[in-house]
Amino acid sequence: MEERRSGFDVLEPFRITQAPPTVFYFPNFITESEEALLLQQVYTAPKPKWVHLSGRRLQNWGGLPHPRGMVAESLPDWLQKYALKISSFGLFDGKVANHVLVNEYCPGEGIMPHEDGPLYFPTVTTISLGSHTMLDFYHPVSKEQEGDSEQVTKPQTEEERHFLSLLVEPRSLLVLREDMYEKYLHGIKNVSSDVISEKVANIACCSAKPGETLNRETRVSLTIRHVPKVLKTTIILGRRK
Ligand SMILES: O=C(O)CCC(=O)C(=O)O
Ligand SMILES: [Fe+2]
Repeated sequence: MEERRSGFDVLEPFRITQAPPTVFYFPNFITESEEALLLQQVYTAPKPKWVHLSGRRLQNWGGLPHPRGMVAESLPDWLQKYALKISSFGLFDGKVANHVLVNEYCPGEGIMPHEDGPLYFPTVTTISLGSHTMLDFYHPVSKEQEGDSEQVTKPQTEEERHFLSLLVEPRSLLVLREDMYEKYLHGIKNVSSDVISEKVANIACCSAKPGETLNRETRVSLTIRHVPKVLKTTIILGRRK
């Protein structure tokens, strides 16, 4: 009997085996016209939707993740379409993604190395629009190095902890799970061009070539995730005793 192709089978050809578990990199996941439509939707969102941070601005869709639970808001159709498509790959344990963060980076902007934390199901999926970027991965600061007493080894610099990069081209889908989500930190340097070094683990799947220098344009990323803890949205009227 023929088995239905489902779940990760769709993503299997896009697994990056040169990186720790797990990275899927799917070039041209969307077409140029889908990219243009998505950019148009991002830029026609109401102005107050943008949150300005140092080094980037962002839009939050689906609700604000909170340790006690997210007050979920339904995603607009233009995002729900991709939330459904990506969730159909089985990435969120059968659930449908309910949260999208839109980040905009101008050339020279980035995001400090960080972890995405426990409020999300430990998988992040990212569609990139408008420009490539270079996503860098770092070993966490080891425990012995955190304290300031009896330090025998010199603390590692950020550059020493940087062990791998992924070139993320426009229209691609990037999926990070397991150690690549939970163990390592990720960040984007605030530079306006990137050199394709030997640290770029997915270069074989990219249109850029090793040694090339790529100038950044404005990039918009859609990070599509599942927030498992959602509050019931019953509105309780009346005063609390
Ligand atoms: O823009 C990206 O691809 C990364 C964004 C990110 O790391 C985040 O929003 O947590
Ligand atoms: Fe992140």
